[in-house]
Amino acid sequence: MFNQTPSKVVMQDNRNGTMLYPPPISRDRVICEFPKCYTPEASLELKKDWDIQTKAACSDRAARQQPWDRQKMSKVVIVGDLNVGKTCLINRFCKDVFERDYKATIGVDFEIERFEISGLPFSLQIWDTAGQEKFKCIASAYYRGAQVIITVFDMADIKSLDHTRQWLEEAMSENKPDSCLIFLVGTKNDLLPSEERQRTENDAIRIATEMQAEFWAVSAKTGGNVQRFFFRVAALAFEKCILKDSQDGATVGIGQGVSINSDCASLQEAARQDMKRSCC
Ligand SMILES: Nc1nc2c(ncn2[C@@H]2O[C@H](COP(=O)(O)OP(=O)(O)OP(=O)(O)O)[C@@H](O)[C@H]2O)c(=O)[nH]1
Repeated sequence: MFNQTPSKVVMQDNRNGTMLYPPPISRDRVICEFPKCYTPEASLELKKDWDIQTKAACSDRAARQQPWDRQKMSKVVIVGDLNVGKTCLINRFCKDVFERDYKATIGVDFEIERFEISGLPFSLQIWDTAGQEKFKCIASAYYRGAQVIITVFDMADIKSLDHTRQWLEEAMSENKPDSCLIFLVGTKNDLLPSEERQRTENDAIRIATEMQAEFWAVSAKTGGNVQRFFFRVAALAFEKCILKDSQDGATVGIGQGVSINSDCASLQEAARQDMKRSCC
């Protein structure tokens, strides 16, 4: 249930309570150009470059030198039916592995992925929730405070696409309207012949438009579109943080500590406390 790779996150030294610094951000997590959408027919952003405010924040020297515990982080919650491939999607991106055998997620789990976006550090705290009905009440306790909601369906199981509306409704019931970026992701696209894939994508695009979500089709098995998808999530979440800071009246750098619920230290602490409570 509590499955973190220690090298990826900032750790606390238990002996004297001092904070240790995380290792440098890996080269394959550096995002320079604004990532493109999967299809303009169901996209949250059609623009091809960063906002002016983002560019200004990225060139701010002070923001680049923020201590790690004031760096920005967004909470991402992944929901969807059991067996659609949520865990595999996360594992393909975070660990570059693919597990053929199904192991149900019990409750929740999370990973932290660190990025460098146009010179600034930024992290995603990615929550994997259980699709099984019997674990739903545990998982739903973690929907609150999400900046991104990813609703996942299996491209080879059309019923799971129908259920995404319900999943989104439940996740949004714990969050303020319009507070989250929403993505609709079809997994296992390796399983479909191209004609059928196109039909399913058209259905998904229709539903994504209703949900005001951005649509992506991916395969955790082949890795197809997985990195591109998470880069897009990171870029849009990052821009949202920057815009929020400037709307809240902060100076144009990020990491001024105004968005308390999305800075690195407080999110990690909240996650640790939540996990502790659910284990007791
Ligand atoms: N062919 C193919 N199989 C996949 C893909 N992604 C996941 N699977 C398979 O689908 C099954 C379920 O994957 P999981 O990631 O465990 O599903 P989940 O949505 O996390 O399930 P819960 O934890 O019960 O909510 C596993 O047997 C995976 O091997 C994919 O992209 N292609």
